[in-house]
Amino acid sequence: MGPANPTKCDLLIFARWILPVSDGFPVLENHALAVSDGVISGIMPAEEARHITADESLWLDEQVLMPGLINAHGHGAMSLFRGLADDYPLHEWLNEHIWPAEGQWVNEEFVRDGSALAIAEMLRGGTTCFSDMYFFPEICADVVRRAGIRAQLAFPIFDFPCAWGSGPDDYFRKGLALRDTYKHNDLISIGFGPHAPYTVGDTALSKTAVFAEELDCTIQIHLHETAQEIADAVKQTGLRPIERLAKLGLLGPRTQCVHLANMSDNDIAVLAEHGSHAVHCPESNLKLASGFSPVEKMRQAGINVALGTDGAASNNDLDMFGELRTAALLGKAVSGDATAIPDYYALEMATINGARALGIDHLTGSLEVGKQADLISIDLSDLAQQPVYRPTSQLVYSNISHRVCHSWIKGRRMLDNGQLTTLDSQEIADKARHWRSKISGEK
Ligand SMILES: CSC[C@H]1O[C@@H](n2cnc3c(O)ncnc32)[C@H](O)[C@@H]1O
Ligand SMILES: [Zn+2]
Repeated sequence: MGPANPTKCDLLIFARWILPVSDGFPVLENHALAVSDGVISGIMPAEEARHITADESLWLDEQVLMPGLINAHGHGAMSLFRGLADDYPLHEWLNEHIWPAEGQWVNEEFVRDGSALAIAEMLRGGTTCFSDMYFFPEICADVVRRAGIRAQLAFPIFDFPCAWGSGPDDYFRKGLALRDTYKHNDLISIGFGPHAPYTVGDTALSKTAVFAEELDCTIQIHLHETAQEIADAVKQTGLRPIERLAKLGLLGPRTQCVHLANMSDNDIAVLAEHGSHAVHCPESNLKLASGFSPVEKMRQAGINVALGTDGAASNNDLDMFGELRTAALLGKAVSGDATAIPDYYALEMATINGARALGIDHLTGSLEVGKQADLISIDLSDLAQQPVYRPTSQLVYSNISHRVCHSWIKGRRMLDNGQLTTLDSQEIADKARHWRSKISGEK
């Protein structure tokens, strides 16, 4: 027997469909969800909910209520570089375009304005939690805190100086201080963000593994993104990057491996053996022609696969519904199997699997009594969504992100009929235009 229904609550939402994204992937019709003190306090048939006294009640007649989406990998502030350098392969894109631009433009103000732009776009598309890996993570944390969104911030680690600091010792010092600042905040977590095996040496990687274990922190790293990354590593070290990370103790259940677009069967076995998480970024992998991640094979091997957009400079949007649609379609093409990545699994990748990867599945990722109320509602009443046989089909295979209506994070309303409640869209867009003028050299 489940927990008893509450007699009172702060918020009671009646919906035509509720997708809890819990075991067995039930689709509940004409149910209600109660929220008390930011936590889900009941999910019950609408009839039973009529006896509950609520401070606020909401009827979502042709809407789906589901967990907020989790964008498990991105570089928020890079939204200010959206469209700056298109149609290049990864290493040319980074070395000849993005890193020079970052060297010239990235500072605290850039990260503040770019992170706000990213967060506004993500909230409007139904994302309630995201992971960020970028310079000045303390500035991003401040924007996150003001916006009220949930986030994991993986502070950057390179072997060389960058806009944020002078080298690994400086990054560890600043990153660990940031972790200390937010250690009691249940919306913000700080993790380690060693950029990639080709930019971080053995010493800093081993140190990351030791600190992360000691402090019970997550690690996020770009890994096996291109064939060139692997060929160069084998030439230099005799090991594939995954083997090198395993040897250095960096692979484990706290580690999130981003991209994995070039994986042998043995790489998959190593990742599964260590219980590390995969973060699939299909649109970035397609745009940079990095490779095709074997998502269905990884799933069959028992690897938890989450989903991310990567930065808007290689995507070029932060639309998680679009991303999960691409993941579902591409997964079928890559495996040559139309049954691969079924709709429910695409939705799991974008919700509960993201929460597992970020180590916050006790707080969010599914609608369960006792979890924090991170919710979104999507309107399926438009003619482009008719008829609705199974709402999961519309959510995954129709172009739905602009139909996100409402969202709540820890019970706080973030989106009200498509309008942001904590951020000023006009001001954010004006600042983005201002950066465009500066970066493109307009007077
Ligand atoms: C550690 S700060 C983030 C750093 O990563 C760069 N970046 C953005 N996208 C990718 C990608 O797909 N692979 C590797 N590195 C990427 C970004 O420009 C920052 O310099
Ligand atoms: Zn990335």
